[in-house]
Amino acid sequence: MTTMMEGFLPFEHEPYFNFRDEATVQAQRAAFQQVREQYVGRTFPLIVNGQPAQGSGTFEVRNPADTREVVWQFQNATPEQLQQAVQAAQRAFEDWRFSDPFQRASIFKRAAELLRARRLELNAVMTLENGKNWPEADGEVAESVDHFEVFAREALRWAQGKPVYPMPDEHVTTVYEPLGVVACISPWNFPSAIPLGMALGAIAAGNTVIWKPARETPLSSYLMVELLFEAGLPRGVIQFLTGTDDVLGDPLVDHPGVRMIAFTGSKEIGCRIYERAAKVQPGQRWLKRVMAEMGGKDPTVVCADGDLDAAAQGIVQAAFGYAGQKCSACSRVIVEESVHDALLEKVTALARQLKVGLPEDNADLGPVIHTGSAQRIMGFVERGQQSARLVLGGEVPDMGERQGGYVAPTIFADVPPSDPLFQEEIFGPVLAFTKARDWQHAIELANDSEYGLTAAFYSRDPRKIEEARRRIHVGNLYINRKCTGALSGTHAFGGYGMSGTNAKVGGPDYLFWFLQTKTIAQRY
Ligand SMILES: NC(=O)c1ccc[n+]([C@@H]2O[C@H](COP(=O)([O-])OP(=O)(O)OC[C@H]3O[C@@H](n4cnc5c(N)ncnc54)[C@H](O)[C@@H]3O)[C@@H](O)[C@H]2O)c1
Ligand SMILES: N[C@@H](CCC=O)C(=O)O
Repeated sequence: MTTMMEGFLPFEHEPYFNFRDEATVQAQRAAFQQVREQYVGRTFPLIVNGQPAQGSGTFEVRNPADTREVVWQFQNATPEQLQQAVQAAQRAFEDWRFSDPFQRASIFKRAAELLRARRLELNAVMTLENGKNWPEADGEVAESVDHFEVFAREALRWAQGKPVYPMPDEHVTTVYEPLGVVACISPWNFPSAIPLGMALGAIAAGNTVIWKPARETPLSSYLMVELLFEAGLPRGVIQFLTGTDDVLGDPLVDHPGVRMIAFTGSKEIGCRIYERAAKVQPGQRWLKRVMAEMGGKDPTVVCADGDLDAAAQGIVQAAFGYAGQKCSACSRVIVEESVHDALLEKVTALARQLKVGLPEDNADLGPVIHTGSAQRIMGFVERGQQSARLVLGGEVPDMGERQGGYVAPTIFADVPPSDPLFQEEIFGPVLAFTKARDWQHAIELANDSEYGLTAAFYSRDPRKIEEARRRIHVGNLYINRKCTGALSGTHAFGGYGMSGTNAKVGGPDYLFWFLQTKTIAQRY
């Protein structure tokens, strides 16, 4: 096994494209044209039992940059198709559970190669269905390549088992076995890397998957599934289902044939799944396992001795990248009083330079996913003006005839810790500044949240950094850098508190979520 592992080393994160290079810009533009010719207007199938299938009608996927444009259509799966998919996944499990981990790893390696060759195409698909600009889409597609590489290695590593303390008259081994059918339910904001991470975790461990993407962004998922099949994954290992939440929400979670639910999305739905999955359904022969990775209200703490320029850059990137629609986005800045005004000025100056526009033209800030989301965000902005000071934005930019949920980058100052701007996940380009008396108070304020996903801490003082490392209650703490942009294999991702079950995707323990442990004691 060690020899096999060596064949996979060394690992390097997939480099990003340089969109300042004119040839790369032309290549990305050509990829948009190719995607428009190849995919726009098409209707895509479900994949059940390895076969493409029609549902009971289709739904439209619209370009959030201008919702008048229907980009592609997908199927509404029926309740019968959900049954067929679970049964097909159960049948496929009987073979896949015993598949050679080296075969699994080789498929993932091959998929990484295939994806490398199509990165610009996948970037363009993502931009058209979820509104990421070029570097944001590219970052996610590169993360998907990393996932293939990382999970190839993890499949082999976990297959080795773990040593136990020996005893003289028995040979004892600890081995890890897969669970069964895993339902992977994902959000729209990371439509390739998030479902892929959950699905590869399941498949690497020998499980089979019901892959249920968000309705807003199915093509980024569908292309990943097809790519895995092209790389040699047996087609029964993934059932791809799209449709409505009344068919694929509670009924999928409740299904007695589903052994585990791997969910990433909102706190509301995550809590609902956690609760429902606890009920043992008739015919169910296990306690369901639930992975639920949920929202965030992520702080950046800036101490008086911190590098204010670096902090300002990190804050602006983390708060306004992809219009703040990341669970990891910086939505609170907690800053020592003595440098508050200086930092606010720097952040505001940088944010003011951001251009709102079309993601396809690589604008700094595109639309939020729905016009309804923009209205919800503007509700926070309007209410926020009664309790805090609006420093920047707070309006809907004029986008001419375009219909989309555009919100200007918005900054509030003097936000009280009890305020919804400080406590609630807004999931848009809205940033709250709050003053702290001193750096210890700043850490206290950072922890004043039900969430605990990411945080950034800026200081040059080793004593303060040590205290922040100990006391800031989050799953991903970043010192002197922004709080977004976890890299697979390096920054295992997942939060504390109401941010979820702390699954740590891309980390060394992630596969354990998808495994059960068998102890075998043998006497001779
Ligand atoms: N912690 C993380 O790693 C992480 C990563 C990305 C996004 N998020 C969070 O996701 C949220 C945004 O995504 P969203 O709006 O797509 O979330 P959402 O919870 O509305 O939807 C997520 C998925 O759940 C499905 N769903 C809806 N009702 C369901 C039900 N009753 N049972 C089972 N599944 C159901 C949806 O169709 C979708 O596929 C934010 O809160 C964000 O913070 C968290
Ligand atoms: N993993 C991503 C966030 C995913 C959530 O939306 C990051 O680290 O920024």
